[in-house]
Amino acid sequence: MSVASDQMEEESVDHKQHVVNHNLTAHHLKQYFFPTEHVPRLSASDPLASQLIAEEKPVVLTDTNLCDTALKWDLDYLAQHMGAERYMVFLSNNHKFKYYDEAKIKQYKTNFVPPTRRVDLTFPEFVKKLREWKPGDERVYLQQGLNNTVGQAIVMDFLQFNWQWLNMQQNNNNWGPLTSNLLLVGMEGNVTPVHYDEQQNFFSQLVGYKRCILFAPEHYERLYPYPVYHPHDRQSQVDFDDPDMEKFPGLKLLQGMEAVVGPGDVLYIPMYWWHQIESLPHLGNTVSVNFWYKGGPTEKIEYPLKPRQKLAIMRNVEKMLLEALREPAEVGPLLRSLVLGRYT
Ligand SMILES: O=C(O)C(=O)[C@H]1CC[C@@H](C(=O)O)C1
Ligand SMILES: [Zn+2]
Repeated sequence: MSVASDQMEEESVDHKQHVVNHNLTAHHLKQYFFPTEHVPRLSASDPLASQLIAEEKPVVLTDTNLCDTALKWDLDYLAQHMGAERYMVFLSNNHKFKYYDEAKIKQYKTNFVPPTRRVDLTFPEFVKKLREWKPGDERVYLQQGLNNTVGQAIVMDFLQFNWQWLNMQQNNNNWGPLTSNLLLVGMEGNVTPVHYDEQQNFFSQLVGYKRCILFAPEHYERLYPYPVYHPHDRQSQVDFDDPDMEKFPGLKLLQGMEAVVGPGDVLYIPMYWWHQIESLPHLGNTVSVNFWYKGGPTEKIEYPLKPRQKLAIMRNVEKMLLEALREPAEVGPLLRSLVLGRYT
């Protein structure tokens, strides 16, 4: 290798090392229009970590050993062991992979153009598509719930996850059952735009580096989610790459938290917290597995209500009104009549 390319190699390693120091300095990461603070990075044995989880606040846990047996889940290993099954792969003409609920497209009268398309590929087919990608091609993102179709080696790795720690978290925080583990294999540069989920989430980073930007549920009025009946329910209407400040004036007040997670890191994404997840450019493809848990039962309702409880109430009001009015176009006008000049 020539001196120059040695130098390049050196720099690229330095660059990677620099970013992977979880150094969020602006010149490495795209600057957005909102300020952010760091999500705390703590040892799982730190009492503050347990406190943050109990308070439903984000935290990056650096030493859970949650998925140590999956740190080797690179493309070749997965292609070899994920069996011959076909897996869900999303294709996008840009770097965004905005989620949409297929079930809601039918009832949503207006013509909805999905921003991505879904194909089912075997893992080797997915890897081939990813490795042959060139600018102008559709980007790919494999997003598949881990199920019993995976190969034996993957099952063995999965069974050796730190379930003792997970079960302790689930019990200590009175969460509901584990509902699914989504395997995420993405290209560098892929972005999952800002949205919230109605489940608690331990997001385990296995390969590569992801920038995770989070906003508390109380930023609801600044992130303008789609109507509940919309296929993009739970997603923000705001395009972070081109924010419309006139249409969404609340954006001026938006402030978030962020963390770069790397192999072995586990980010706790509390239920109802907004999050945008970016596979960092130039740092290679990424592999993550998430652990989605149903929220626990609400024993005693305490006042004042938490922001996430008010969010749940707003969602129920939208659903009830749509049920009663039948016509989505009538929900807004009725709410306006109810509020304008009376509650404002
Ligand atoms: O785990 C979650 O809650 C998600 O939103 C996942 C869906 C896409 C994934 C990503 O890493 O881009 C994150
Ligand atoms: Zn999510």
